[in-house]
Amino acid sequence: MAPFKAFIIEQDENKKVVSGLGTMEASRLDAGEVTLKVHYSSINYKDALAATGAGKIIRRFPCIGGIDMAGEVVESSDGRFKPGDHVIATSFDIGVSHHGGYAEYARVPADWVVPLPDGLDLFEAMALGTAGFTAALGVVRMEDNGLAPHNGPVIVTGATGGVGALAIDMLAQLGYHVVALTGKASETEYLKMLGAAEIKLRAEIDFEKTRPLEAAQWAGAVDNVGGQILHWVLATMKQAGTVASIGNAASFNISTTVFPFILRGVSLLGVDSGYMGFPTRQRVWDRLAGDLKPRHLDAVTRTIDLDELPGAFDAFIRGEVKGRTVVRIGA
Ligand SMILES: CCC(=O)SCCNC(=O)CCNC(=O)[C@H](O)C(C)(C)COP(=O)(O)OP(=O)(O)OC[C@H]1O[C@@H](n2cnc3c(N)ncnc32)[C@H](O)[C@@H]1OP(=O)(O)O
Ligand SMILES: NC(=O)c1ccc[n+]([C@@H]2O[C@H](COP(=O)([O-])OP(=O)(O)OC[C@H]3O[C@@H](n4cnc5c(N)ncnc54)[C@H](O)[C@@H]3O)[C@@H](O)[C@H]2O)c1
Repeated sequence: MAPFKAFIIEQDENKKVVSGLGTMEASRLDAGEVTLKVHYSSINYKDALAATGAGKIIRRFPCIGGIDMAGEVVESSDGRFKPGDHVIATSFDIGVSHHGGYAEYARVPADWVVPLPDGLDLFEAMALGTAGFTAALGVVRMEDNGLAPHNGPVIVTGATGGVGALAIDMLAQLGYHVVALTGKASETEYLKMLGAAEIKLRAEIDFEKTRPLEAAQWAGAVDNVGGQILHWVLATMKQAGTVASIGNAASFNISTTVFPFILRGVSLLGVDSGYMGFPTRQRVWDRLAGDLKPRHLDAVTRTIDLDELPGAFDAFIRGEVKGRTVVRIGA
């Protein structure tokens, strides 16, 4: 295999993260049974933290970025996969301590690879990517803990982001009354188009003044932001409500009380897309290709080429990005 183009994240002599497009020798691919020609990758918040150094994501330098990839198998020493198969590889150490999807080629352990489910093409798989997988995993975790549409409304925080937008779309089509919490008044129509029945603006709520318990409103919650907003979400949950804790876009701290848990039986469910193993991983992807497949995937997705990638990350860190970004590589 000839040297190939890749987005490489390194540390300089002062341990500062530096990243950019470069060329990688095929001999430097990491170990694994399955080699892919990458057709598409995507940008998640975590990719932006990794590429800019804003978060402590990369665990082995240099590392090709990109926690998501979808493409075609070109070599496989594992009986589950053969050349020509269309596959998805996300999560585990990909784009963290194992070269990731922002490259023309990638090699990964077969245990990290999911066959592309019927009902999705490679582009759609990356329009979903880790964001869609995580939103769906959050829904599955809440359903497994008793959430159903007749229990009451479900609130989604960080609503205009990748996980948020896809969670709204999925929950709405399952019949939930979805409430979108956003700081962006200008995106009200967009959020309604995705299926939000109500929009709540962050400016309307004084999160700093949240009491240990507030009037109970939500049967379920998908929280992408953490911090004071998660404290408020917990305090406003209905009896036996379920909260999927997904993100830290606002803060990784939470300061809260035990009252939602001991007086309302609220469950705070951890959602870790990274190391969720099989068969749940396959079950979630199969649902993403079926009843959870968002109806507005095209409307929430923009596509950029690999050459545009270096300039794309800062907007994620500033919280200015809407929906999903697919990176076209070898398609
Ligand atoms: C798609 C998924 C997502 O988007 S999740 C959101 C993106 N992730 C983040 O923002 C987390 C970034 N990580 C950090 O900020 C730091 O590693 C945190 C968690 C604060 C800990 O920092 P610090 O106190 O400096 O310690 P450290 O990095 O040496 O780690 C301490 C022990 O924890 C472990 N750890 C770290 N990161 C992970 C991880 N992602 N998954 C599982 N374990 C993790 C480290 O290996 C370390 O353990 P050990 O001491 O080596 O045994
Ligand atoms: N647990 C997991 O396995 C997992 C998987 C994927 C994403 N995540 C996390 O979920 C979060 C969302 O990921 P994404 O890919 O959708 O990111 P994104 O950048 O597409 O969306 C982030 C959203 O949060 C909002 N936001 C940013 N800063 C904020 C602030 N200070 N207060 C309130 N809202 C703010 C943004 O406006 C945007 O709507 C991130 O924290 C990410 O790390 C976790």
